[in-house]
Amino acid sequence: PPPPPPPVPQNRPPCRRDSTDAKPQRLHLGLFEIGRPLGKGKFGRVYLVKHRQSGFLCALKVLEKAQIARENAEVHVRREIEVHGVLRHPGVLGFYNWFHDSRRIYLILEYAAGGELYRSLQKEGRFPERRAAKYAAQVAAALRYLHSKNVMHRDIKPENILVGLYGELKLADFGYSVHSPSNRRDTLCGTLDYLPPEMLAASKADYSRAIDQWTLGVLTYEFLTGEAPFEDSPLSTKRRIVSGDMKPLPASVSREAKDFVHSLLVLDPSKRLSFDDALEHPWILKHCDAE
Ligand SMILES: CCc1cccc(CC)c1NC(=O)n1cc2c(c1)/C(=N\C(=O)c1ccc(N3CCN(C)CC3)cc1)N=N2
Repeated sequence: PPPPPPPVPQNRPPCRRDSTDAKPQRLHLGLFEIGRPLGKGKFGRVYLVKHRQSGFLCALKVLEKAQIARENAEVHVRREIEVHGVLRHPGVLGFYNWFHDSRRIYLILEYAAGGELYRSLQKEGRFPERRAAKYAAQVAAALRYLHSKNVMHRDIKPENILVGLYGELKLADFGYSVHSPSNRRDTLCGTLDYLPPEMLAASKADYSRAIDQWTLGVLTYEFLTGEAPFEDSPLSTKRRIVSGDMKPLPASVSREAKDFVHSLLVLDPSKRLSFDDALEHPWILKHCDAE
């Protein structure tokens, strides 16, 4: 089971949509003191900001409307707001509110003080099994929550996972997410590494939920080795994925860890480990019980 969520800061985010203040105030940039830039993406940058009135720290994601239009990404941004906006879970980056002006869209998000997970993975190469197991449990719990809300993330990778103040993981960037059942055949973009075989195959059956189970397997493999299991030249990556021929895990990896990953990277989507079973797997219990 994932670690207990961190204590909720006394001063709850003031700009959250449903905060109990009497009259919901119009949100605008002047309400925030802009701090250091935290990162940048295709449509804009994210800044550490302080809500002047409450002193509450948030992350302000600033998206340029012109850039969104140039990339034809209105749907992507709309999904990020619609889907992310209804989620509330310790393993999902908080989405407090949003507003826009003539040139930009502003998303008021939870500040994840630990930064981007992929940078830690890059810096450390790979994670010790105890840490990999804790992370896998947190992602499994967050994905189980998403699926309980009929949401599939569909773009889980270290680049889209942030680290909170207490070292806990937070799924972020819901631009590719959908409420399932979805029109499955929409764009297959982004890296092939994380796509499960059924998304590359021509099958019509809709295993939308099992996609995130496969991705949890890829993610855990990457925590343990620092590489994606099917990483290769693009052509053979596709061939490797559809034949389920993943690169072997190093001998140093424990039998339980191998069993956990192999139970998720199963070609037949109906046979993949469910998130409930993943959270009860011996490898997870071994590392997550003893705090
Ligand atoms: C616009 C940027 C973007 C594009 C696409 C996808 C995503 C989600 C990952 C994002 N980021 C995003 O939405 N983000 C929402 C966020 C957010 C990013 C964030 N924190 C950080 O990015 C961050 C980075 C480095 C950091 N330090 C690095 C150095 N260390 C020594 C101390 C800690 C501490 C925090 N908090 N909420």
